[in-house]
Amino acid sequence: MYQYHCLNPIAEVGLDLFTEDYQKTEELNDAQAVLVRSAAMHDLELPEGLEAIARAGAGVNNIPLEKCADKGIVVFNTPGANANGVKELVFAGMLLASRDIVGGIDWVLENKDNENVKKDAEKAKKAFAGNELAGKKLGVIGLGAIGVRVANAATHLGMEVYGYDPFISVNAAWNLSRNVKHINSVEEIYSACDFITIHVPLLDDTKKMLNKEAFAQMKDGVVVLNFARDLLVDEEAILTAIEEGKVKKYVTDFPNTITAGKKGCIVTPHLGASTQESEDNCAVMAVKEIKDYLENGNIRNSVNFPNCNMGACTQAGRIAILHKNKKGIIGKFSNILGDGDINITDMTNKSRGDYAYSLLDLESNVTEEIVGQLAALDGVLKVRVIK
Ligand SMILES: NC(=O)C1=CN([C@@H]2O[C@H](COP(=O)(O)OP(=O)(O)OC[C@H]3O[C@@H](n4cnc5c(N)ncnc54)[C@H](O)[C@@H]3O)[C@@H](O)[C@H]2O)C=CC1
Ligand SMILES: O=C(O)CCC(=O)C(=O)O
Repeated sequence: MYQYHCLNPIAEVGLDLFTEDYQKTEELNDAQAVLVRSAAMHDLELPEGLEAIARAGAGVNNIPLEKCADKGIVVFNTPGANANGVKELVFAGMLLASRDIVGGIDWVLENKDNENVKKDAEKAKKAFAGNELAGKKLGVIGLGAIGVRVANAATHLGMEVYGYDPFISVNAAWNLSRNVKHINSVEEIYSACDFITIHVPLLDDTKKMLNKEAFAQMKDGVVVLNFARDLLVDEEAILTAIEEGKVKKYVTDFPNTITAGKKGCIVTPHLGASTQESEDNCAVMAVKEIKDYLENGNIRNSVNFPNCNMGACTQAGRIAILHKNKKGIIGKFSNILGDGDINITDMTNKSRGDYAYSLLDLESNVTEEIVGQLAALDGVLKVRVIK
């Protein structure tokens, strides 16, 4: 019986995929698997028995990836599963920044008891007039699951779209409309675009990527949209840029004490992925990833270990070894198993940076003694007996 713990509410349609071999626990300490959305995990004590964490979403900056890897805990995310939800909200953000929709709605609310509301609205509306998106230049920084969808959809609204991503994946490049202009230098986006939207992960080298120097290169009256993470933008600097008239609006999905209620800031409470569809997609993908890992040892969409797929085990035994990416270590596994009179019938070894994963199908079952010998090897982080 496996136990799983949810650090945030996870859609039932996903949790329903857990069979009778799984039980939900309210105690993190009892869990072999954790499902999480945005809960901060950096300061959590991770239980010894924890095997896997699935982030039902894209961003994993709330999870200590290296600490998990060192403990042999595989962390997954659900790439693309909430991308459409975010894409749609980005367009809402562009429209809110271009037209005073909120001001107009507020006016109607203030005039709800005015019997001349119908007639007065025709006079009042000029205060809420705005601009159209068609014909404007949109710069998309980061052409992953969300950025590609935003870029492609914007071309259908008649926008001229510039895309920048020095690390674009082959898959994303295939999906990108050929009407999107591929830009090699982000400075060209800064200087050319009326709207700039950022869709990159929060990493050490993307932190405060949009800063004073970047704003200085932008067009006067630019709209900046941030549905990725607040720390990607130097928000003190953007408030100054708003004061100076450089930035017209800053649309962000990440409320904090810097931007909440500030002039020129349109702030939503991290709503990008808060749609039934995105929540369902993420939960289903996250649960499938956890089950395949716990039951078969297969790794799909991990962010700290390599992917590895050997299907379901048809041999007598299967073990998974999570280890450091070290010279000669695989030979040592083979020696220990050979000395224990166990034949390896199939095996996959994959590495990702400093970490590696070996999945071995065996002609007979391993003993506790052999598992102990493997686990004691220098560089081995964890040994799991799957079958
Ligand atoms: N507001 C919300 O509710 C949500 C926010 N997000 C945020 O959006 C981010 C992006 O999500 P996805 O598109 O699904 O991720 P993704 O991993 O599919 O795409 C990220 C893209 O950024 C690119 N990139 C990385 N560093 C870059 C750089 N320095 N310059 C330009 N491009 C760079 C990568 O090559 C990749 O193509 C997530 O990391 C997360 O922080 C994601 C989902 C929901
Ligand atoms: O789960 C959520 O609502 C947050 C989604 C998000 O920020 C992400 O997937 O990176």
